[in-house]
Amino acid sequence: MADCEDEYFEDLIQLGEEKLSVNLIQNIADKKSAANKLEAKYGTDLYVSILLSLTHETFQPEQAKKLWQAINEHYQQLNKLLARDVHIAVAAMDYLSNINPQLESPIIISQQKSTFITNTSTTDELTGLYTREVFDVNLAKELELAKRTPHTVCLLMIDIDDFKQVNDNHGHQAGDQVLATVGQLILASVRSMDIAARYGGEEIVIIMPAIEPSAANLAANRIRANIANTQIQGINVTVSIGVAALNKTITSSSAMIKAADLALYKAKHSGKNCVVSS
Ligand SMILES: Nc1nc2c(ncn2[C@@H]2O[C@H](COP(=O)(O)OP(=O)(O)OP(=O)(O)O)[C@@H](O)[C@H]2O)c(=O)[nH]1
Repeated sequence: MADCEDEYFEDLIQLGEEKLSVNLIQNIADKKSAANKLEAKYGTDLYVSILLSLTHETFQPEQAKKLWQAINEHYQQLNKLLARDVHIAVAAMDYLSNINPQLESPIIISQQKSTFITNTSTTDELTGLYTREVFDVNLAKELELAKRTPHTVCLLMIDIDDFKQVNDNHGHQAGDQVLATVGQLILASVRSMDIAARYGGEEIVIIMPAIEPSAANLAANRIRANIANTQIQGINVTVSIGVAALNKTITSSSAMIKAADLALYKAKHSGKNCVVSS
């Protein structure tokens, strides 16, 4: 995933200054120059957004700035103390729950803590994509955040076409290599705020926050074309993609997944190697 500074700005603009991905917050904590530029552009609203995204609580701008600075110091201390990279969400959880209690029920952070603290299981070994557990936590979180902003959130469900034939004709190892490369192609095609995860078997899901359905459809087609245009192990691989968006009738994680799954089913029945939006 690209992590250049320009993209931080792009992310923030697309996010309407209100919600930020955990990845972006981690980058802001790690890169002082990016943090300074963002503060110059957005002022203390930046810290309100960070705190809102991490805790689902709205703090006053000055208080948010002070808390963010304290969380950062705590983050540095924890990194030193434990001699490893602690996630910023974990440091925030510890600081706001134990050091300077500000949260009555830090549900969101505690979910992120459990995901990030068990670091070994956040990514799938074969594909490098996030695990199903990370997907579940983040879909619920992004839906809740999106309901508080004018933006929607989209879900892509991707399935490799005729994958059984790949295994049957070229062997399971070649099948694994195809899966791994498809995962890497997808990771290279998404924004840093997007969450791409292995949903199970040869099914991959992508949460796209702060994106209109038409743009998600374009992004899905770009991913589909990238894969169709890349020979993997001498094999022509294609994928079918179903796209769903949060809207007035689709409001829960399960409804999003169901809608994306149905769109994927339609894509499979429309001849595969295509994108269908719900
Ligand atoms: N090599 C490999 N194969 C896997 C893995 N996970 C699932 N599969 C295989 O993926 C295949 C999925 O087959 P099906 O569900 O019949 O679907 P398909 O052949 O892709 O057909 P369509 O979905 O209709 O395009 C099965 O043969 C599984 O064994 C994996 O981690 N590695």
